[in-house]
Amino acid sequence: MQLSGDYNGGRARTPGTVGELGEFGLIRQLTSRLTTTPAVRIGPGDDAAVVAAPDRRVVATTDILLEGRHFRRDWSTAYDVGRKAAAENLADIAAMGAFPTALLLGLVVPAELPANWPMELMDGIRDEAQVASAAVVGGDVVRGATITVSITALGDMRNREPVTRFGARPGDVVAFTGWLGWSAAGHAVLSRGFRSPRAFVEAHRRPEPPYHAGPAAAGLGATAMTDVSDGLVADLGHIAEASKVRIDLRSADLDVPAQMSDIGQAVGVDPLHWVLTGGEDHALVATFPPDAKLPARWRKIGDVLAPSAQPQVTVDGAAWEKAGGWDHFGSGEES
Ligand SMILES: Nc1ncnc2c1ncn2[C@@H]1O[C@H](COP(=O)(O)OP(=O)(O)OP(=O)(O)O)[C@@H](O)[C@H]1O
Ligand SMILES: Cc1ncc(C[n+]2csc(CCOP(=O)(O)O)c2C)c(N)n1
Ligand SMILES: [Mg+2]
Ligand SMILES: [Mg+2]
Ligand SMILES: [Mg+2]
Repeated sequence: MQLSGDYNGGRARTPGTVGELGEFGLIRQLTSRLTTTPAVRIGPGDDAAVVAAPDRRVVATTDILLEGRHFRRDWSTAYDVGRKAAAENLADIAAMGAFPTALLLGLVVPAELPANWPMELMDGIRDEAQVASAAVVGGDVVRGATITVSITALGDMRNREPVTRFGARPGDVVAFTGWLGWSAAGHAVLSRGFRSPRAFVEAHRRPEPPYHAGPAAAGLGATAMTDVSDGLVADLGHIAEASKVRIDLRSADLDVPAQMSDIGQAVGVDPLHWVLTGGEDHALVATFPPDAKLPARWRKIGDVLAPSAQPQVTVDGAAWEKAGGWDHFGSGEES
């Protein structure tokens, strides 16, 4: 896990409020912070951006972050929110086996918001985009009551075939790379008013999806893939449903780090619950043919089976009784 420390973008704080900057002052300030890549032929400032698409197929995805629902300003800095908003979108591009190229930022902010907040947000988005070799190419700003960060990501297949949710076959193995349950453990810590252990809190604030593993898995024959945004059981449920298969996970293959067990004990939660149902780490989980050599840093965690009367995702052969992950309209603590 990376250490974030306090963010210092190396630039003077932008004084005043968003309202004082005005729409076009805000846009000018935001876009002045951006960097570009060779794929960006026309960046922000025109009616639309123009981005190279060598493959001639554009990969496109969008995800929204809402204050209070996805982040809290007393838990995360604007820079953290920017990193996370970019990460969750870039992870969806990687989960198709594609290479991210560009991001667009839709931003809703109240007029009273200190102008520095959207500046640090933009720095976070820009820096996370750079991790994945992408750039911010445009966006929109609107005044509104609740801070809303809506990102659209574009990507390029570079001649690979997309890895969908519907290609898993009985006999395939299930494997993942990245982090599972760390963000959920960090969220549990923050919810109880603590700020440590730092590694888990940082994982919640700034997930580190394994972007490069997506195209690598595609190149090595992955049959289905997704990023874990809602929870492993829930997201594998989408693969099982789309592929018309059953997936059985082996809990003994799901590492629960000792420190996560300690937090679980302290807050009265079985840490395996975080690993199986915690979202927001954006690990990549994929299915591979039985004879495939798993790429480096992927770990086998289960098997693809023929459909049966059993639930579509089981753990050690049995249903996981609790919710498999986050549901925006579900009930209980996952709502
Ligand atoms: N409002 C919508 N209009 C059209 N398609 C939608 C809408 N919401 C979701 N979808 C589509 O439904 C599919 C599943 O969406 P979902 O948001 O669950 O996926 P995800 O982004 O991978 O997960 P998460 O939002 O947890 O990161 C995606 O293909 C998405 O584009
Ligand atoms: C303040 C606060 N409360 C709760 C959570 C937990 N949370 C919110 S959305 C989500 C799943 C992914 O959402 P989506 O499907 O929209 O990508 C999770 C696990 C949080 N991050 N911040
Ligand atoms: Mg989504
Ligand atoms: Mg997503
Ligand atoms: Mg996804």
